[in-house]
Amino acid sequence: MAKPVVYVTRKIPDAGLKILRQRLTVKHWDSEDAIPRDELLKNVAGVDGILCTISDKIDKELLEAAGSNLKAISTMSVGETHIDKQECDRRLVHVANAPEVASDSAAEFTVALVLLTARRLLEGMEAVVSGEWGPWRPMWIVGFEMVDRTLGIFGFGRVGFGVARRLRPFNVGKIIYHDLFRAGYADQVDAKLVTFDTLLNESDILCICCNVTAQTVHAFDKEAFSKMKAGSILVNTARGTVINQDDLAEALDAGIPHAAALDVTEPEPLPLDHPLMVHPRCIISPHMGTATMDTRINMAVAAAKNLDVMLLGMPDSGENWL
Ligand SMILES: O=CC(=O)O
Repeated sequence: MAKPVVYVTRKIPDAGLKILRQRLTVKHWDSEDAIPRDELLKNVAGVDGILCTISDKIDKELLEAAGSNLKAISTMSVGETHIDKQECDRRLVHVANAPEVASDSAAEFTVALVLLTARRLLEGMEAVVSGEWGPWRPMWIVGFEMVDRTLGIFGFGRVGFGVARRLRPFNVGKIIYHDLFRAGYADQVDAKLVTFDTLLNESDILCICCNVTAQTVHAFDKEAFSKMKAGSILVNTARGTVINQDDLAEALDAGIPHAAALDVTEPEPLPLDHPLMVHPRCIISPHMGTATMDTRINMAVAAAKNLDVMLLGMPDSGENWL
C-alpha cells in the first residue's frame, strides 16, 4: 500500500521529520521563513496530512486547495486560532495541537517578563548603554519585589499553574486566579479562585495565561483596566487578542496598570509606530515564550506523532513509541 503523503510547512527539528519518515512520504518546505501563501496552496494539493505552524492559515481556501484526500492537520503549536476548526469538522479533517510540551518554557518565560518588568531591568541596561549611568543613586530606577505581593493569574491551565509554581518560592503573599473552572491542582500552590473583578482589583502582578475563547477575546479592555490596582504590572504571554491594545495604551498613559510586558500582540509583528511599541512603560518581545531548543524539538516530535497516529493509528511497536 502506498504511504500517505504529508506536507510539512516549515523547517522543523530533524527529530520530528525522522518520525514522519518512518511511515509516511514527506514533502517539505525546508525554510526558516513562512511559505508564501500561493506556494502553500499549490503544494498541499492532494496530500493526506499537513504539519503546520501558527503562521499558516488553515482556512476554507486551504482545505479546498488540499482536496478530499486530506484527513489530518497537526499544528506544531499550542494555539489553534490559525485553524478553522469548524471547517475541518465539516470535512472530517482531524486536528491536533501540541499542548503538553510547551508549558514549561512558556511559564518560565512569563516569569522572566514578570521579573524584568517589576525590577525595570531593561531601563537599567538602556541607561548603561546610553551613558546615563552616573554615581549610585538610592532612588534611581527602583522597582518592586515579589515578596508579599499578590500574584494574579488569568487562565489557570498548565502555563498559569507553571507561573504560580515558579513564583511561589519568591514568597509572594497571595496567589489568586480567574478561570471558568476551579483547578484542582490550585491547592498545590495555595491559589484561590476569584472573580475577574477581584483579580483586577487585587493583583500586583497580573499574568495572562489563558486560551483564546469568546470569553477571553478583549477581556482586558478599558473597563478592565479601570479596575486594576495602582502600581500593578500586566504580563501577556497568551495571545494578543485577549487585550484591547488601544485601551491598554490609554490605560498606561493614565498610569494604571503601571507597566506592561507583552510577548504576543495583534497583529504580529506590531507596526513600529503603534503607541505600545514606543510606550516607555511597555516592553514587547517577539512571541518567543516557547522558544527553547528543548521545546522546539519536543513540539516537532509531538506534532509528528500526532500526524502519524491520526493518519495510520498506533504503530505495532506500540506503547514505547508515544
Ligand atoms: O504561541 C505558541 C504556541 O501556540 O505554541
